[in-house]
Amino acid sequence: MALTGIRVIELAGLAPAPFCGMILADFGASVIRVDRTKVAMSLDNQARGKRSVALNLKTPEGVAILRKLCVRSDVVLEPYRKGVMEKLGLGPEKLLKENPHLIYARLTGYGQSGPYATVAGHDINYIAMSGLLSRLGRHKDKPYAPLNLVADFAGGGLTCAFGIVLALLERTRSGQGQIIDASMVEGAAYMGSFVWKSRAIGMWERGRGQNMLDGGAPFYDTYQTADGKHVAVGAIEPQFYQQLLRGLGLDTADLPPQMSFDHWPELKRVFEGCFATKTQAEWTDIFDGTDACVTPVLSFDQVSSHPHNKERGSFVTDCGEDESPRPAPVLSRTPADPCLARDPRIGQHTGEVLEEYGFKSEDIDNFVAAGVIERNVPVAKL
Ligand SMILES: C[C@H](CCC[C@@H](C)[C@H]1CC[C@H]2[C@@H]3[C@H](O)C[C@@H]4C[C@H](O)CC[C@]4(C)[C@H]3C[C@H](O)[C@]12C)C(=O)SCCNC(=O)CCNC(=O)[C@H](O)C(C)(C)COP(=O)(O)OP(=O)(O)OC[C@H]1O[C@@H](n2cnc3c(N)ncnc32)[C@H](O)[C@@H]1OP(=O)(O)O
Repeated sequence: MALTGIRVIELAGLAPAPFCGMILADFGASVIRVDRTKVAMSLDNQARGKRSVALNLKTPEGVAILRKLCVRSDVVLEPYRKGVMEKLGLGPEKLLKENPHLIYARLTGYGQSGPYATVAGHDINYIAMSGLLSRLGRHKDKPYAPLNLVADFAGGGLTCAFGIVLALLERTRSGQGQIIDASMVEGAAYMGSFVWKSRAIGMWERGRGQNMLDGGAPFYDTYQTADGKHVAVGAIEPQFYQQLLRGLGLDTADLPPQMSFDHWPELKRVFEGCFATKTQAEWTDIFDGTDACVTPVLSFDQVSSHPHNKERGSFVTDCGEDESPRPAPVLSRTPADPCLARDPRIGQHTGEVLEEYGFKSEDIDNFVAAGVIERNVPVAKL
C-alpha cells in the first residue's frame, strides 16, 4: 500500500482526527491511537486498522513514553485545543528537536493563532466562520449545516491527511519534518474555493437557496416520488436538460426557458407534479441509461446493493457485518486494503506497541502497576 512503513501516532480526538488517522491506516500506515486511561469506551468509530495504546499523559512517565514513541515515528497527529500539547511538555519544538524528521500535524478548529485559537467549537461553528454556512440552506429558511461533513471531515480530517502526505513527500527531498497547522475553518473555506471564485460570474448573486446549485433551480434539486421516496436531478447542461424533459414527458415549447430565474418557482411546481406520479423505481427505469442526470436518492440500506456500487465493490463489510465505504480513491498498483477486523479496544495493544518501540517487559509491568498505562488484552472465547 502507498503508506506502508509510515508510523503514525494519533492522539485520540472526537471526529476529524480519527478520520484522518483512518485514511492513513486504510492506505497502509501503521497508526497507533493514544487513548486516555480509565476510559470505559472509545468514542472513535473510525478506528479501522488502528492499534490502541492507553497512556496517562498527566504523569511524567506517560509523557516520557509518548516522547519515545514520537522519536521513532514519522507523524504525530494531535486534535487538542491550542496549548494543550505544550502544557504537557509535548509541543512541536520539543518533539522536532528530538526527531527532526517528525511531521507534527495539529488539527484544530481555528488554527494555532488568532483570537479564537483557544476557544471550543464544533463543525457548525467552523463552517459558520468559513462563510460557507451563510450559503447553505433553503430559500426563506435559516442557514442549515449539512451534517458535520464540511469542516470536520472534508476541511478537517481529509485536508489534514493531505497535508501529512505532502509533508511526507517533501521530506523525501529535504529529509526534514515540519509542523502542519490544519484549521478546519480554513480547510472548509478552501474546499469552498469554487463558490468564492464563481461569485465573479454571478453564480451566487441571488439570496440563499435561489441560485443554480443551492436548491434554487428546478433542474438541480430533489423531488418526492409517488412512494414517498426521492430522486435527485442534476440536469444543468441544455442537452441533458432536454433529456430530463423527455423522460418527464414534457414539451420544451410548453415551458419557460431553462435559465429564466423568474420562472424557476413555477417550473419547480411542474416538475414536482410530474415526479409525484410515479414511484422511485419507475423513474429509475425511465432515466437509467440516459444522460438526464436523474438518480434515485438511495438510503444507506440500499446503497451497497445498487448494481453500480455493487459491481465496483464500493462498500466493504467488516467481521462484525457492519458496512462502510471502501477507501477512495482507488490506486491501480497500490490500492488501499482496509482492515476488516474489529476495532481495537482501548489499550488492546499497549504491551505489544511498547515492546515494538523498545520498552522492556518489566518496565511495561511497572508502568501498568503505577497506572501510567493500561493493557486490555481481549480474552479468547473458547
Ligand atoms: C460535531 C463534531 C463532534 C461529534 C462527536 C460525536 C460523534 C461524539 C460527541 C459526544 C459523543 C457521545 C458522548 O461522549 C456520550 C457517549 C459516550 C460513550 O462512551 C459513547 C457514546 C456517547 C453517546 C458518545 C457518542 C459519540 O462519540 C459522540 C456523540 C465535531 O465538530 S468534532 C470537532 C471538535 N473540534 C476539534 O476537534 C477542534 C480541536 N479541539 C478542540 O478545540 C478541543 O479539543 C475540543 C473539541 C473543544 C474539546 O475541548 P476539551 O476542553 O474537552 O479538550 P482540550 O482542551 O482539547 O484538552 C484535552 C485535555 O485532555 C487531556 N488529555 C488528552 N489525552 C490525554 C491522555 N492520554 N491522558 C491524560 N490526559 C489527556 C489533555 O491534557 C487536556 O487536558 P487539560 O484540559 O487539563 O489541558
